Amino acid sequence: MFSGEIRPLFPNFSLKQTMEKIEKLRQFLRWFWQVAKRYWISQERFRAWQLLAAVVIFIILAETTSALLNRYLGEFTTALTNKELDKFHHSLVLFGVTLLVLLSFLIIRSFIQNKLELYWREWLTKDFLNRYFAGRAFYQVNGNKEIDNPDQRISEDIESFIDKSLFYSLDLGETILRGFLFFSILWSINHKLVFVAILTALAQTLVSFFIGRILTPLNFKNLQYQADFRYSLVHVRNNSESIAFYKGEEQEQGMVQGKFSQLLAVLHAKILPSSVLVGINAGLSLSVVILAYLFLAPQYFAGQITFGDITRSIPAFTTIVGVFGWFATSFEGLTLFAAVIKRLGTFADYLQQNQQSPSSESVINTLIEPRFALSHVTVKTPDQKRVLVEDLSTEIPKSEGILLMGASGSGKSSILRAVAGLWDKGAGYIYRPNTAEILFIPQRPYMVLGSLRNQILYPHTNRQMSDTKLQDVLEQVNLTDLVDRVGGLDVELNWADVLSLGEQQRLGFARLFLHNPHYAVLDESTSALDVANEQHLYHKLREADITYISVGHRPTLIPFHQLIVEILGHGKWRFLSPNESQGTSLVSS
Ligand SMILES: Nc1ncnc2c1ncn2[C@@H]1O[C@H](COP(=O)(O)OP(=O)(O)OP(=O)(O)O)[C@@H](O)[C@H]1O
Repeated sequence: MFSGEIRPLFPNFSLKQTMEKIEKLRQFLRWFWQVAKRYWISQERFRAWQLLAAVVIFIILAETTSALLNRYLGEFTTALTNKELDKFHHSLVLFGVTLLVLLSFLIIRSFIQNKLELYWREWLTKDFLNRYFAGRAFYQVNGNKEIDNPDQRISEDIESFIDKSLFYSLDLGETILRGFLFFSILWSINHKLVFVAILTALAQTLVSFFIGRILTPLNFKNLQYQADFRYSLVHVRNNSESIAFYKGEEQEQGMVQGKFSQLLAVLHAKILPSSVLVGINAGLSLSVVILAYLFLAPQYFAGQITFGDITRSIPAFTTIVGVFGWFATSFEGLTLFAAVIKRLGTFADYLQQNQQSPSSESVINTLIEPRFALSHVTVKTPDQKRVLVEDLSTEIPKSEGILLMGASGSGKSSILRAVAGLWDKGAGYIYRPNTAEILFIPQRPYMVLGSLRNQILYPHTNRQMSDTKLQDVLEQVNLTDLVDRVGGLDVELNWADVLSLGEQQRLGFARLFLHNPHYAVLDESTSALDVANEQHLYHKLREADITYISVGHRPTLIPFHQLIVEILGHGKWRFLSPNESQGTSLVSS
């Protein structure tokens, strides 16, 4: 069952709490402004403002036309009750023509507004994507518990943010304008009715406010649990084979159902307050019509107003109730909007912090030079709780290799993460070329979505290479028959599932030989291969004149490396001579 905090219906008012609420509101406005302003001051701002101005113009046109329609409505009902046929026909024709004009204004306004929404969404999504991929935020964000499901924030929350921003700002403006137009109509017929409309709307607002206190936190949870549920299903799809091997379906189904139950509990908890809110709003708007008749009837019977005035007053009265009750009727939608603003605002804050240079914390400095060297490097985990390697200094001779060995979990891959710039907590200097000149091959090479050609070309999938060249490089890594087997270079398959890990690792080396970089980082990238294949690939690597860092466990790798460092854990390490299989000279602290 949902165990989230539900606030008391009647809050205790205190200055401190009020200040906190004002601060919270300021924070929401700041988030909203931070996300919204980027498009409206961007290079596309001229088109954006022009379209917005057009929408506003058509709103004004539609609203004034609709007030005119109200006038003709009064006229023809009065003519009807007075049995004035000519007048009736005349005002009916005017009513019909005005209605057509109104409809065309509404269609044009909707068209322009939808276009504006799409342009804004296109721009903002690209903007978030740029910042998500810049500074490797997509990788760093995994360590941040507050930013759950960034994918949902980019794919859905942006759409919702734009839709609601336009809807609520324009809707509020439109409501105020309508209020002005209909206020004078109602005021001219019956003053008291204006006050009744305002009081009714205030009552509606109070009720909605108290129910909204329950709904707001539920709407926040709703968005998060919806995303968690979908992600749990994606996770099963991505790991389907491992789950099938472990016969983990029961466990996985339990996990997915657990996420769904969490979502359902929130949705159930929302039903009662939402229904009460809908009921109260509907009840009020229906009963106020009777109230309006009650107030108008004495004037009508005294002959002070016509029947047409009554017909005109009812929509004017309900409009005024709608105007003053705008917050009440929009309350639930606004709480959802607040949830979306918070999700996007915190995400934008995170992306901004990620782009800014690191603070005064001790970090590993990377200097771009055409060599691989470490100088007094200390590597810590991102949470800075553990020192994995301390004060490591070494330089890899050109066209040679260094091998990092050591027990599992000792910190070998973490040194590579520091070299790649993924981790920077620690101290010292790393000298390396630009990452564009280094090819990193992890233990499980990343298989992109797409054709076999794309797999081989990755990460430079736009490069033009002849089929013969691609086949040639596949032969170099002992994958000669792969193209024939899968049915061609342009076949698209789920490569992570259809190729064995050893084949994927050979494909990783095919990428390396194809792009022939000066530098390579190989993280247990031959661990799934037989010794003969491993030796073959390392021979080719040496022939290719590449300077490389390897991580591996097998002693058979030692002859291919000039330098061997054994990582001992807890910050300790030592150099091993390539002639000895197990260590001698202790060099580190
Ligand atoms: N994001 C992280 N935050 C904190 N600690 C982490 C993180 N990622 C890894 N670690 C820890 O850092 C330590 C070193 O991890 P690393 O991946 O470098 O080990 P390794 O020597 O390459 O192991 P293996 O041979 O098993 O691949 C491990 O104890 C691991 O649990």
